[in-house]
Amino acid sequence: MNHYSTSSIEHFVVSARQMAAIEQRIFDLGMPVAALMEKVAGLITQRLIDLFKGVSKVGIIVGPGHNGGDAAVVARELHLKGYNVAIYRPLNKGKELTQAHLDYVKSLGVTITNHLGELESCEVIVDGLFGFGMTRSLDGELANAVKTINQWSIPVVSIDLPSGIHTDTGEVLGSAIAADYTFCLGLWKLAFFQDTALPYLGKPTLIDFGIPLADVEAVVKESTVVKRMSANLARSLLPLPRPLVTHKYKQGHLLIIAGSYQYAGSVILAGLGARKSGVGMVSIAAPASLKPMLVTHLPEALIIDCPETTEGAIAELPSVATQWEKYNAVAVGPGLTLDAQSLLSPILDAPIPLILDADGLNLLAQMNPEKTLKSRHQTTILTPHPGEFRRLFPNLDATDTITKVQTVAKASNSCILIKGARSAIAGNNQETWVIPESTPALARGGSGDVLTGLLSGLVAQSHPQKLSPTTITAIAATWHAQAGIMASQQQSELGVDAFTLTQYLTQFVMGNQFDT
Ligand SMILES: NC(=O)C1=CN([C@@H]2O[C@H](COP(=O)(O)OP(=O)(O)OC[C@H]3O[C@@H](n4cnc5c(N)ncnc54)[C@H](OP(=O)(O)O)[C@@H]3O)[C@@H](O)[C@H]2O)[C@@H](O)CC1
Ligand SMILES: Nc1ncnc2c1ncn2[C@@H]1O[C@H](COP(=O)(O)OP(=O)(O)O)[C@@H](O)[C@H]1O
Ligand SMILES: [K+]
Repeated sequence: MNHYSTSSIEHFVVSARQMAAIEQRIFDLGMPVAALMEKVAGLITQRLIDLFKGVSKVGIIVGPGHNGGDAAVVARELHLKGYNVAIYRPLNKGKELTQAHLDYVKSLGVTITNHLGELESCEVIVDGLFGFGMTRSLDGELANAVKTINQWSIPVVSIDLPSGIHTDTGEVLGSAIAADYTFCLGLWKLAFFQDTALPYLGKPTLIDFGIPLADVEAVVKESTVVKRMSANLARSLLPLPRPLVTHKYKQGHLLIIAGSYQYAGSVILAGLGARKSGVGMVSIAAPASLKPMLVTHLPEALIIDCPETTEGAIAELPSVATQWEKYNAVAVGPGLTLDAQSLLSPILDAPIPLILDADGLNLLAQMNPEKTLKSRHQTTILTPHPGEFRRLFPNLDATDTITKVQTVAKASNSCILIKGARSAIAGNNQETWVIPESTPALARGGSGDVLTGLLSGLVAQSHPQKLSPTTITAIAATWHAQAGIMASQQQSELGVDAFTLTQYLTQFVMGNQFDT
C-alpha cells in the first residue's frame, strides 16, 4: 500500500528564492516574523538539548540576518535553562529583529564578543552566521574565523545550512563551516543534495516547523519542483503486490546488450541487478564466447550469442535481438567497449524504452548526443557518472548536478541520472528527483552495472501506478543506495563489492530495516 505521499513536506526540495517566497507568503498572510523565529528557535533549542546531554558551555555564532536572529534566540533559551552561553558576533551589523534579540540577551548578562577565542573553551558551537540569505563570498576576517573553527575539534551545529555554502549549488563561497550536524529549517534546500556540499553538512536533519503545504505548492507549482526520494517512498512505489494471475512475460521482458571478452563480468553484474528487480524474463545479447560463463551465473536468462570482433566485442546483433516487440525494455552498455561501434545506431531506433550506461554512453558521445536523443520516439534513460556525463555534454556550463540533469533532460528529451555521492535525476518534463542517502562503499567498479540491471528490470515491468521513467529511475537509484547502506552496515564500508551489493537488494524490498 502506498502510505507515502510525494506531496508531503519532507519530499520537497527548494531553492533560496523559493524558500524566501514561501516565507513571504506566510508573513503576508499574517504570521508575525518574530513569532515564526521564536517557534523555529524553540525547536532548534530542544533538538540541541536532546543531542548534547551533559554539555554546559555553548558558543553561538550570530550573523547579521535572520539566521543570526534564530541563533540569538537559541542563545537566550539556553541561557535561561542554565547553560553557560557565549555569543560570537563577528559583524557589527544586523537586521532589526536580530539586533533586538541580541540587545535583550545582552541585558540578561550573556557575553557578546567579536573575539573568536572566547569560543575555544565551548563544548558545542552553534553556527548562525548565514543561512539561505547568503549572497557573497566569505573573505578576510570572516573566512579566517571559519577556518579556525574548522580546525578546532569542537562539534558544530549549523542552523539551516553550514555558513558559506551556497543554498542552491552547494558550492563553497570562499570558505564554509564544516558542520557535524545541520538542522535544515522548514524545507530541504538544494545544497543538501549536491556532492560539493556533502563534506560540510555533517548529519543533516530537517526541522519541520509546520509550513502549510498550500504555501509550498503555491510557490513551487510555477517553477521547477525538485523532490526527494526517501527509502519509504521508493519502497511504497514498487510494483507490488504482483497480480495473482500473471505469467513471466506479463512481468516484463528485459533485453540486456552488454559485455565483451575484455569486460566479461559487467554483463553478469547487470544480469544480477536485473534478477533482483523481479522482472519476469531476462534475455542477454553478449559475445558468443561468454555463453558458458553467463549460463553458470544467470541460469534463468536466455542467452543470445552474438558474433564477435577480433577483440572480443559484439560485432553485430542477431535478428532475435532486434525483434523489439519481444521486449519491454532494452539496456545497453556495460562492458561493450568502443569496438562495438556499429551497434548503437540500430538500437536507437528501438520503439521500446532504452537504458544507456557505460560504453553505451561512450558510443553515444561520438554521435551528437543531443540531436540523436531528440530523434528517438520512445523513453530514453541515461545513467552517466560525472566523467561519462562530461564526455556526452562537454559544453554545458552549469556547475551543479541538479541544474545539469535538468538542462540536459530538457534539451535531449530524455531522462538523465547523474550518479555520485548524491545522485540527481531529471526527465524531459522537468520532473526532478534527488536521492538523499548513499554510501562511499558503493564507489567500486561494477556497482554501476548492478544499478543498470536493476533499473532496466524495473522499467521493463508494468507498473500499476503508471509511474514515469523519471520516477522509476529515482526508485532504482534509491533502492541501489539503500542496499549499499545496508551492506556496508553489515559487511563494513570495505566489504561491499558489486556482487555482495546484489545480495542486499532483496532486503530493501522487505523493508523493516529501513525507516527513512
Ligand atoms: N524561511 C523561513 O521560513 C525561516 C527562516 N528563518 C531563518 O532566516 C534565515 C534567512 O535569513 P536572512 O534572509 O536574513 O539571511 P541570512 O542568511 O541570515 O543573512 C543574510 C545577511 O547576511 C548578509 N551577507 C550575505 N553574505 C555576506 C557576506 N559574505 N559577508 C557579510 N555579510 C553577508 C546580507 O546582507 P547584505 O550585506 O548582503 O545586505 C544579509 O543581511 C534562514 O536561513 C533561517 O535561519 C527562521 O528564522 C524563520 C523561518
Ligand atoms: N562516494 C559515493 N557515495 C555514494 N555512492 C557512490 C559514491 N561513489 C559512487 N557511488 C555510486 O556507485 C555507483 C558507481 O557507478 P559507476 O561509476 O557507473 O560504476 P561502474 O561503472 O564501475 O559500475 C553509482 O551508483 C554511484 O552513485
Ligand atoms: K548557518
